[in-house]
Amino acid sequence: MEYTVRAPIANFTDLLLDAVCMVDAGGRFVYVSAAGVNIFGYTQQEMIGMRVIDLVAPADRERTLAAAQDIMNGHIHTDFENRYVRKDGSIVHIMWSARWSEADQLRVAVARDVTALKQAQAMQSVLYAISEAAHASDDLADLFERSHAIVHEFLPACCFAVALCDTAGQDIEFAYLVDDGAPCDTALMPLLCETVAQCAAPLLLAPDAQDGLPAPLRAAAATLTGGALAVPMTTTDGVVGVIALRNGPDDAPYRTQDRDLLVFVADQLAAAIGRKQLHAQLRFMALHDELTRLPNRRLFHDRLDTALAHARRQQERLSLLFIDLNRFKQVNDSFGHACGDRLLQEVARRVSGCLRNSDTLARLGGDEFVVLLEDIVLAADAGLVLDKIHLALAAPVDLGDGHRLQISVSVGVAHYPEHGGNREELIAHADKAMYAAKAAAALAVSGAHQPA
Ligand SMILES: Nc1nc2c(ncn2[C@@H]2O[C@H](COP(=O)(O)OP(=O)(O)OP(=O)(O)O)[C@@H](O)[C@H]2O)c(=O)[nH]1
Repeated sequence: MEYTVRAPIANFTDLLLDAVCMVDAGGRFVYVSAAGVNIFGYTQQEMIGMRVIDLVAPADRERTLAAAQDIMNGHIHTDFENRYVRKDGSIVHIMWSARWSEADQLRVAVARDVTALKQAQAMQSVLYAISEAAHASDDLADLFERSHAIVHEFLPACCFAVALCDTAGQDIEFAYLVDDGAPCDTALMPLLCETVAQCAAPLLLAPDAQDGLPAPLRAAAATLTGGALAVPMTTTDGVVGVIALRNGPDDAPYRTQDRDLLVFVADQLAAAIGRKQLHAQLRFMALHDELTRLPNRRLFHDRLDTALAHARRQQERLSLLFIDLNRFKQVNDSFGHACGDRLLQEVARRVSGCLRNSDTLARLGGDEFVVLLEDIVLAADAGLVLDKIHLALAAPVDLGDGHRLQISVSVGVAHYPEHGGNREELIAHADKAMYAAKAAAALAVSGAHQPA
């Protein structure tokens, strides 16, 4: 059977932005209006006689054949969607409105290109999924992994990396890195992230667009077979990290929309990192002394309870050293509060230097410090630590403003299990011993002032 379309109708249909298609009972195009050239990428002449199904994306073929049959059975479809492979290999999303013309023995259909709409919807769902993940995830490692999976749906990447900057914003370290791509210079991703962290702006690299890059990055980027895209993660404290992607030579090049998407992802991750840092900061402040940054009374009690439980289970020993500065009030009164603060910081620094990592030095308040010694074999071992502390504090302290001061401390010692089986008993014993030592020291000083 021969079909002819009269010129006035063709003129009219060629003005439509949607493509009008006519397909015979055997599934071959017999007519395609001018818009079909843009939509399918073939000329009108090329399409005539082609089997429609051959242009349909393989994954959509089965349901397309079923829909075609349904139309030929007399049902009208007005919102059927499927994907076609254009002549250049790209995918086009099409929404169809179609019916069967019994008189003409033709499927008459109008094809609308909804690719841009589909991409916008996909982008929207990526944005939604990322913001949901950023708010739901408690753990940054988990958030980075989920972000990778979400972004991967939309942006092809053989390499996905999240680098975090140190607090000074100088060094970067990869907190998440998955690289399944073709080998390239191993320095590329670190250099890319460093550059983006320093300039605090997104960077899009393509094999033929590397002008203006710093020389080391340009050299590393010369090994790039596809594209690379990196954007900074910024909080109110500045750049806290960088997200970087790299794709292969067969992937579509990264576009500005891809960069905008990654900027949104980076903002969400930066907010999550900021929240995490604030949480860690608040937790640190709740458990540490602001002046010396040592554990405070609350954290000390917690550590002592844990250490006692362990010592009881393992039948081990532990010791407490209560340290109180002598006549500290006079330092404040004579040299000012700022000098007093510096003295407390210096005492904290010197005593810390006498201890092992497993020991705890805490500031209980004012001029009172306490040392918790774990892994003590003999009570005499605590005496050795105490000697080191006395020695460390014996050198005069430079308080600035030309003030140098010789200080002394009074120390009370309590051993587990001899002096108590629980926290309260041990603290009470060490406290009492410290006051006894202070009283003895005061007596010695006043004795020294007695005439011989
Ligand atoms: N500079 C400074 N002073 C503090 C701080 N906290 C407490 N103080 C002061 O530390 C002093 C402690 O006074 P006391 O408990 O009488 O101690 P002391 O003068 O060493 O007396 P003795 O222990 O009997 O020798 C008080 O003057 C407090 O105001 C602080 O964070 N910085």
